[in-house]
Amino acid sequence: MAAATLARRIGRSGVLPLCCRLPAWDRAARPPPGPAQPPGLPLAPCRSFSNNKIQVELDESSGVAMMKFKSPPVNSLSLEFLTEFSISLEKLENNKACRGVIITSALPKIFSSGLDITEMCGKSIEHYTEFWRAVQEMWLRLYGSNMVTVAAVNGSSPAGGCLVALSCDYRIMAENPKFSIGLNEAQLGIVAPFWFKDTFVNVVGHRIAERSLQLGSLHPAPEALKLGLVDELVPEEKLMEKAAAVMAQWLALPDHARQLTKTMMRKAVLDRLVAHREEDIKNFISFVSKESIQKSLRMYMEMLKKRKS
Ligand SMILES: CCCCCCCCCCC/C=C/C(=O)SCCNC(=O)CCNC(=O)[C@H](O)C(C)(C)COP(=O)(O)OP(=O)(O)OC[C@H]1O[C@@H](n2cnc3c(N)ncnc32)[C@H](O)[C@@H]1OP(=O)(O)O
Repeated sequence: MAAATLARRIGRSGVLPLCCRLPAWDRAARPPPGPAQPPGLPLAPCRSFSNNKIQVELDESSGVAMMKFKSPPVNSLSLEFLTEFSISLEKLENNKACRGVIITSALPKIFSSGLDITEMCGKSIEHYTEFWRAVQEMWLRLYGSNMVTVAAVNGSSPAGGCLVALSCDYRIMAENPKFSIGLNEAQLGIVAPFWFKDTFVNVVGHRIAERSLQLGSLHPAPEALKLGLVDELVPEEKLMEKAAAVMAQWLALPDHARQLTKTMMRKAVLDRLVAHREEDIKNFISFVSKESIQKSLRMYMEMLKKRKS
């Protein structure tokens, strides 16, 4: 689907209507590009594209796309960012030449600061609905992607930023102990929804997830490795090289076998949100509309600003 058409269908709702396409985790495995492809079949025109928030470059010879978050100061996941993120994933997913994507940040020291807190403060019910649907959509696309997804975590990655990394197939983090990662929602006085929790449990197991979620822990990179929250640490200057090597290793397998295995591992968790999407939106709205929650979020934002001065 052309980007303009997709953007029109998303409209202001930030939602990619599920009726527009089969979810990635239900699609048949794609044949690998190259010799198996009928000669003369044009590849989707998607070599490189970028928007205000995200830059994507696809190397058609390897089938690997590089997606860089570039939304200063901290790559917070605003409604606009999430919409652009979903559009970018959709474009790659629909491009037969693309088999894998490496996700990283173009900003120094920050992968993503998580959901944009200002989107959850003092807004209308309509806005909360639109925002939360966009968060769901992003996760459904990323966690359910048929592509190989590798997170090259080159900076701190709290909460929603951690969810992005957790939703990938493999996480490599820069070995800087000043960079931390985790679902720290409890520290903000808020609660990670069930599908954040499920994604976390699927990566680190129940006990580690429970302790980390209750404490709202942000784990420095070396600790994140010990917990299995990331798969590898490498010196920052080697991060992209390593990500490319890991990607090549994963792409060496036949797509159909890997994709069906991924679907088998993730389907139950994806289906759970799909079955309860509207209820999840209602829960989000009633939760963030509470005066006590609004107060906690405002205090947290003030704390961030004070820490700076
Ligand atoms: C019954 C159950 C029902 C459940 C229903 C659901 C309930 C709700 C679920 C919501 C889930 C939420 C997920 C989230 O992702 S919340 C966001 C969590 N993020 C954080 O805690 C990170 C906060 N930020 C930081 O720690 C630091 O900014 C960071 C380490 C990322 C960078 O530090 P640095 O020193 O480099 O930069 P600054 O702190 O000076 O920040 C620069 C400016 O950016 C603003 N900022 C930072 N993070 C955010 C953010 N996440 N959203 C919006 N704005 C952010 C910061 O305030 C600075 O702004 P100013 O320059 O204007 O001061």
